Amino acid sequence: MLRLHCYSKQAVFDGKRAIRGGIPFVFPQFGQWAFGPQHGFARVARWHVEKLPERLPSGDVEAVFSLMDDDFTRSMWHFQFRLTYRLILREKELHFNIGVYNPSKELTFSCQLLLHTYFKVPDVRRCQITGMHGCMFIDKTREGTVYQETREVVTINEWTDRIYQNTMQEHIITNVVSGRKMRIQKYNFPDTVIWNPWADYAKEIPDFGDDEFPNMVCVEAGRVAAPIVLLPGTAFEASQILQVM
Ligand SMILES: O=P(O)(O)OC[C@H]1O[C@H](O)[C@H](O)[C@@H](O)[C@@H]1O
Repeated sequence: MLRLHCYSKQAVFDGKRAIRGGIPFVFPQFGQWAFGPQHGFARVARWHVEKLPERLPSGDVEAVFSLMDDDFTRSMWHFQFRLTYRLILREKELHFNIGVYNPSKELTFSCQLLLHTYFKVPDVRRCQITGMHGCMFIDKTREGTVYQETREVVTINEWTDRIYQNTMQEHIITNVVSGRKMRIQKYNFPDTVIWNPWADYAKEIPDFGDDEFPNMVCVEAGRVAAPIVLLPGTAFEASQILQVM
């Protein structure tokens, strides 16, 4: 089995803070948040297992998780909500189906949602990422200045922290595990964040090794530039498929 995802050697699995690696689930806030931790509470909350991993007749393995408002979430965000997260594992694919539901009878909420996927790569300088050509992006390394991407493929040779907007439904990343390609397909996720802390910023992240930045890249599908607005009784659905090519 190929290990696609990257976990820092210094990742802390204490159940108190987000794990540095894997696919942190960003909700209801992307980035800094006045009311709670950066990237919201879903990546530090305890999810409920709706369905333990089970092999389906097709051979796929399915598991379902959920998260609802409770005292912990309401201490930061007073809205009622229900998230469902269905994962399906196939031989070379991983499917992520997400639903956000607003069960309230009166209150509308707005939120951001993003899958903060860490890919393990032999050398980030050799990765090319498609699907951003012509897109506008917010460059968080340059005080949020907005630029347009002119390159057919994005390469990474420095500290990179960009929110690309209205990206293509598909991204291909080259030179991932064992030099293979990875396809990301996304539905209802208009934005793609690309992140690598590079050498200087890596030193400032306590749960990330100083020498680990060449071996990771985050390519994060989400809805962050324009928040999701959910009226009472309505739902939002989005999904992502990761496929080893
Ligand atoms: O350190 P974390 O809270 O996990 O955030 C890691 C990174 O996540 C995203 O990619 C953001 O765009 C970055 O600004 C942030 O540094």
